[in-house]
Amino acid sequence: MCGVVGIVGNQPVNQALYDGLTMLQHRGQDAAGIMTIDGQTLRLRKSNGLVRDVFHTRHMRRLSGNMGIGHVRYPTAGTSSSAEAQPFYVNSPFGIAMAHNGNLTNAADLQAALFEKARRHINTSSDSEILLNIFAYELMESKQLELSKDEIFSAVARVHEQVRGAYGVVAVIIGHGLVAFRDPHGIRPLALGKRETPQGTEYMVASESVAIDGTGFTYERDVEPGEAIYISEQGEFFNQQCAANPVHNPCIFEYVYFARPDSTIDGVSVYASRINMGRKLGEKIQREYADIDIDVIVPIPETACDIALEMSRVLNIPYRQGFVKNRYIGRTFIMPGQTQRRKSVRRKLNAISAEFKGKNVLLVDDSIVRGTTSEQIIEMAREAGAKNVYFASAAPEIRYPNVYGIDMPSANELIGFGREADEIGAIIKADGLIYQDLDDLIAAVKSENESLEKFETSVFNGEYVTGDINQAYLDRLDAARNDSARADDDQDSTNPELYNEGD
Ligand SMILES: O=P(O)(O)OC[C@H]1O[C@H](OP(=O)(O)OP(=O)(O)O)[C@H](O)[C@@H]1O
Ligand SMILES: NC(=O)CC[C@H](N)C(=O)O
Ligand SMILES: [Mg+2]
Repeated sequence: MCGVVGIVGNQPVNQALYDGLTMLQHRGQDAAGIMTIDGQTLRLRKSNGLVRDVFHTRHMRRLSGNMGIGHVRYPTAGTSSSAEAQPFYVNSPFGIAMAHNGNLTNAADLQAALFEKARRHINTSSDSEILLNIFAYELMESKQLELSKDEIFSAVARVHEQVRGAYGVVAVIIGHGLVAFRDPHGIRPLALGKRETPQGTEYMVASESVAIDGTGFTYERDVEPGEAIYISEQGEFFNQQCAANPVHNPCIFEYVYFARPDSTIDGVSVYASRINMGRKLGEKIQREYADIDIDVIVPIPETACDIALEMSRVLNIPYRQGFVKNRYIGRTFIMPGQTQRRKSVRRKLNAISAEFKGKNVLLVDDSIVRGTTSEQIIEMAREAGAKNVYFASAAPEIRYPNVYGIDMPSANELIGFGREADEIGAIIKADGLIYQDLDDLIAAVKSENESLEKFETSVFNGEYVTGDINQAYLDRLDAARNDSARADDDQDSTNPELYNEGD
């Protein structure tokens, strides 16, 4: 899951873009980039690493201009090479830069078509570079020296017609302004904010509302599925629905794990939805597992803390922070390889023995994906002296790959693939394993915004909302992106970067 941010201001935007990216760091830890427009010049700095490591004072000074976009990356296509960090840039027409959160499901067909009809070369294996070139090709259709908002909107409409998958996008066009759009299913989030200044209104678009709050902008609303927004360099605001049949199917995993609790996505407070998940799961345990004797409820920091606290209230069992999180280790699930993920769990979390010794403990996590965290955490709880260790997950069994921007490409790497809860419990060596039901998870989110009719829930039930995913596609994805295929890829993925404000 990546994070994107875009600002059209009436003062330099480099610091606000940087600050916005730090608020979105939880969405991507692999690479970061900022591109600004200063008059007729595009300025770019992108590299692998966290936001604080990629941008030094000398880079920030060079990122001049009152309009720009930024990106934090968690790769779901291509390699981890810094050449695939974003934003991407293409010089024709006008000079366009783009940052993308999501994943295209027909990238190979689009790439072939681009070459065939436009002789456009794609230099990396990133689907986002393809998306940029499709947009650029469609803008090329306008033969005028200056683009009108209608031409921009009809280019986005043609992008929607060709592209399948999930995309939350921000782009800047030199001499024009900032364009933002969201896929016609609204799978990935995109929020809009503004800020009034004596010189006029400034606008910001970001993957999550938290980036808007944290930079002094005011959250206005979410970009609608299929909608495009265009803000000219002069600060004029335009919007239009560009999809023929938009529907709203936000990714439910944003609420379970990805988003920050202080964000609001599509009218749902992520925090409130997690509290509801805790309540539903607590009620399930009350109903179906009343015979289990639990002395203490312990969350797996960090995402599960709000969920476990509510379970403690429902079950009337003490909540204790039995694991201390090392704040200098990032999120383990979005690390690139299984070896790194495994090693990081023990470096990240350490048990406080007093909370475990001689007790029956219920450990709570938001989700179990590969089982990397749960298996090691249960072992640590036992080492710390726990009598019985039960485990509860606020998300149901994850059994199917994700194709929309979460890096779960291989069913075989998912501990829930082809297994029932008791088999999974045996692998992670839990004395009992309780999963949330999918209906309860959906209700936990939907009850915060009843107008959301359907969610993107494919990792739980194998139903892919874009309707273009079959077993052959999943097999190809698995072969290209499972952990061992990727390890080979990344070895020879170094590629000198183009147009980059380097070290
Ligand atoms: O079954 P797994 O493959 O281990 O994946 C699931 C775990 O990974 C995530 O935590 P992460 O450390 O990424 O971030 P957090 O601190 O936000 O909980 C998630 O919250 C689970 O704890
Ligand atoms: N997680 C994402 O949104 C990834 C965006 C894009 N597919 C990439 O791999 O760079
Ligand atoms: Mg976690």
